[in-house]
Amino acid sequence: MKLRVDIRGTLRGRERPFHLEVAFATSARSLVLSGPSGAGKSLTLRAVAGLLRPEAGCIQLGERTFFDSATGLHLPPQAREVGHLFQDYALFPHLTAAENVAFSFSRTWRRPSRAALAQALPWLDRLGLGGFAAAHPGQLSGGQRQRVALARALAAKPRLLLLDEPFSALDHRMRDRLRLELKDLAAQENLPLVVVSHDPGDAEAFGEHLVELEEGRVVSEETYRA
Ligand SMILES: Nc1ncnc2c1ncn2[C@@H]1O[C@H](COP(=O)(O)OP(=O)(O)OP(=O)(O)O)[C@@H](O)[C@H]1O
Repeated sequence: MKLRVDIRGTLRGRERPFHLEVAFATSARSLVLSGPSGAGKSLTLRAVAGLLRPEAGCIQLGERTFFDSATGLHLPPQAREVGHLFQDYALFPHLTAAENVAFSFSRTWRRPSRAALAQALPWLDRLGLGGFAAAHPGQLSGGQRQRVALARALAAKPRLLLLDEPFSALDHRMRDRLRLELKDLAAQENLPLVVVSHDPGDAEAFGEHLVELEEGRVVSEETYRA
């Protein structure tokens, strides 16, 4: 991937303002954003996804420009074709595993069609969840829920996948397993990853390029494999 992020902005909350001024560029297939709590990792991810509009700067993936304050360009999230996997999985609790994945193919808020469900099943199979298509999130373990969320993110065929502390709610063994599975799937799909994490295991697995943030700024950047 060729990802270039160079963004600035100030968020004014109830307490002191938070200044974000983050710049990095990489050609690695996976990048890990690390740093202490409140460093600006999630905000950076949200800016890449298009959920937060920086005040200035630019964001580019390959030949595509997502954001450029000089020209006023700010592509909406859906036009960026960027997948997002959250820490809490963000599954719909009232939908089955298959319906949750099928939502990737749906453009409406209606329950997914039969055709969308049929498209979802191979993704559940790939994630080892073929037998759980009719289960609701509440009937699944944490690792299984995370797999459903991963299947849903991959099924949308994103050009880039953003993961925010993706395995933090899982135990060590499940974390190691899912890391390997994600690495394999990302390689098969030729899908670049940006992983926000302060877990050294994630840095080891996905840190071809490592960017460390502190108080809204890059304090170190290292490339292990470009
Ligand atoms: N909508 C907002 N308005 C104002 N301030 C915000 C907003 N969202 C986040 N912040 C502030 O920006 C700072 C960075 O937040 P961010 O969520 O990016 O941190 P993080 O590095 O992801 O931390 P963590 O590891 O705890 O998730 C925090 O101080 C937070 O309070």
